[in-house]
Amino acid sequence: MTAEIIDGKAAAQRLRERVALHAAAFEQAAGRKAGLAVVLVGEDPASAVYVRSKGKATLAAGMASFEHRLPADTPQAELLTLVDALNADAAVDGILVQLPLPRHIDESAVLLRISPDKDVDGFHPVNAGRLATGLPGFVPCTPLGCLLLMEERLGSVAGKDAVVIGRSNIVGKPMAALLTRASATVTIAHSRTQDLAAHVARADIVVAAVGIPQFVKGEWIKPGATVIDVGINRTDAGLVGDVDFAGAASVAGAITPVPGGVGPMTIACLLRNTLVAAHRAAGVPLDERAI
Ligand SMILES: Nc1nc2c(c(=O)[nH]1)N[C@@H](CN(C=O)c1ccc(C(=O)N[C@@H](CCC(=O)O)C(=O)O)cc1)CN2
Repeated sequence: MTAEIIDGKAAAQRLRERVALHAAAFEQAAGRKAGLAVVLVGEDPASAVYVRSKGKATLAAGMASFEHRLPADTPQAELLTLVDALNADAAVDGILVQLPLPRHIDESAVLLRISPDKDVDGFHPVNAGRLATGLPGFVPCTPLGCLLLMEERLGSVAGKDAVVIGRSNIVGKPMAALLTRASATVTIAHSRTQDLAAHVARADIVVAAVGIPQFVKGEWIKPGATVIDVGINRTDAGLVGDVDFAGAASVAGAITPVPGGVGPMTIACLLRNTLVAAHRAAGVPLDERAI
């Protein structure tokens, strides 16, 4: 079997177009644009690229972009003061502080300071709790993007056996919560899971978010499974995912490539979350399932 290659770039483009349509309607209804503030501390080159892409994508979707670039030695208190100002700014619907932060800054103190209702990254514990308990909130962009890709291919994940490899707060845990909410049967695996191959072999859906290049072997995959590779590992051989792509693609029903799979969905879902935040803040109704 040769797997269908899931085109994350194309799916992200379609989502961005839907967001743009709704953003225009929001502007009409609310008399202002939806707004996203992105904060970058330091000069990490990859982070600078992501922040630039977020700004461009926000403007292209017809929303307002507020970019804040602070030097690497910015004191934590100064960053918290900026977050407070953005929390209080009515033109800002969504706030994102680009990670990773410089080592002298306590990441969780910063994420906790963002108002949960503007937390379009979905990293605040209040939003993690809302997701876990089925309340409306914000879902982290990468796992949301993964679920949208799965649903495009499978229609629904209900009743499917899913294995999520990785238990980070940003991907693994919210991914498992989202799949559970969507009625999949979910196993969370990690570095200490015994006989990971046996778990993967039973899975209709495999999400690899472990951060180890080509960790998931092709021979583990169940024939016809949907394989979602969240890994972005820079190696001497170039950019590779957490899955042995060639091996898995010869067995799976569908697989996301790296690059061009999950990654592009992250920024598209950020735009979607910002649009949702704007509607909630302005009290403009929105069918959130339609975007
Ligand atoms: N506050 C946040 N910080 C970070 C997040 C996040 O969601 N919120 N995620 C990552 C970085 N990131 C967005 O910020 C991001 C990473 C990768 C991609 C992407 O499209 N990747 C491409 C490959 C790009 C390359 O060649 O390097 C792909 O997979 O096709 C988009 C966004 C950490 N920080």
